[in-house]
Amino acid sequence: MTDPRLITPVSQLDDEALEATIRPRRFAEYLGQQAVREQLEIYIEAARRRGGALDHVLIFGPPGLGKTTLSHVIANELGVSLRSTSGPVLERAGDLAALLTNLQPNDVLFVDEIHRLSPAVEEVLYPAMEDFQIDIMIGEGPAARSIKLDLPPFTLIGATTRAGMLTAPLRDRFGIVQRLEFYTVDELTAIVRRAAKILGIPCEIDGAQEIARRARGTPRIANRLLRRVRDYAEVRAGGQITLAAAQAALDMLKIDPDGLDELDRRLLGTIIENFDGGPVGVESLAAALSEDRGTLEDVVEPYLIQQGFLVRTARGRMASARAWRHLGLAPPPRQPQPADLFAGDALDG
Ligand SMILES: Nc1ncnc2c1ncn2[C@@H]1O[C@H](COP(=O)(O)OP(=O)(O)OP(=O)(O)O)[C@@H](O)[C@H]1O
Ligand SMILES: [Mg+2]
Repeated sequence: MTDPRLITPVSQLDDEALEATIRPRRFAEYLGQQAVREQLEIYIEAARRRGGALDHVLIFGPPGLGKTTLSHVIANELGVSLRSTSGPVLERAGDLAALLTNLQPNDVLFVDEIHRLSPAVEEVLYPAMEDFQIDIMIGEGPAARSIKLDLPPFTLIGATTRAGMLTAPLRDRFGIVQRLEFYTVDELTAIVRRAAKILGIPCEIDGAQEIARRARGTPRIANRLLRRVRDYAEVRAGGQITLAAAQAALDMLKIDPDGLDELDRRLLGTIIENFDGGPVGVESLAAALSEDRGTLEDVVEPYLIQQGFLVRTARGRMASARAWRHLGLAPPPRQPQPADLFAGDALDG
């Protein structure tokens, strides 16, 4: 997925270069996600004591919240190697078989975008996950025969932005399912300060907080904004990221105090102006915005929903009273109730 917006949570080229230096490697550096961390620390410790493989783990949540990072942390804490692949890359069953047969006991196989596995590859995965065995076909035509291969015990870690798109048999084979949540401002402040320290960027607490407030609850965005604010501070503010420098830089980038950018505002404005505040179906909304439906659902909407700007009802999307006020408009008298918030939600929200 490519997305030119500055505050997209989707990974961009210049993120990747830096992620290598600032990506947390151990739980001690993995900030926030307290509940997820606590549970996993127990499961990991138990697996270590038993000397066995950790149960298979499914991690889901919007882009940029730390799924890939968490997978590496788990492998590091287990003291095992991690092999990495992804749903779209594994085209043939043989590709997966080659990876599986090369694992060392208790290793982690990380499958990103696991909702995009082909059915043929998924078939191979079921017995591999359940019994640590695979059936592979040798030869072709009438001479073809299938042989069973034993695999070392291993941990599959699957990551997805769309848990709702996993097939039921696949989902059922994960013993541990963790959902990552958007980060709080305090957590993101700590993440920004840590990254600033590693990158040698002088950053005051107030400045870090301002970046955190406008980072859509997402560490990847926080780290990206930190770099853009640093550029601004170097040229305009003597190199120090102060509150004033952060505010000025982020205003210049058209990211408002709630962390919304032009697409967010356009989306809310379209629901209000073209559809009387909603409800409007996602297809109509995508068409009105000339945006891809998947991008709206995966990338734009989750934060707007979490922040209460957007309400997803069984009949479509509605702008909340907060959205009207955000755009400087008076909300109409009847507004969706918070109870509507989760109506019609799939597992992945
Ligand atoms: N808990 C955390 N503490 C500190 N930094 C974090 C944390 N989670 C993520 N990050 C930072 O955010 C960046 C993005 O995280 P990551 O690549 O793991 O997200 P992701 O959920 O895998 O995204 P995608 O859905 O695009 O694959 C990381 O490089 C890391 O620097
Ligand atoms: Mg990832």
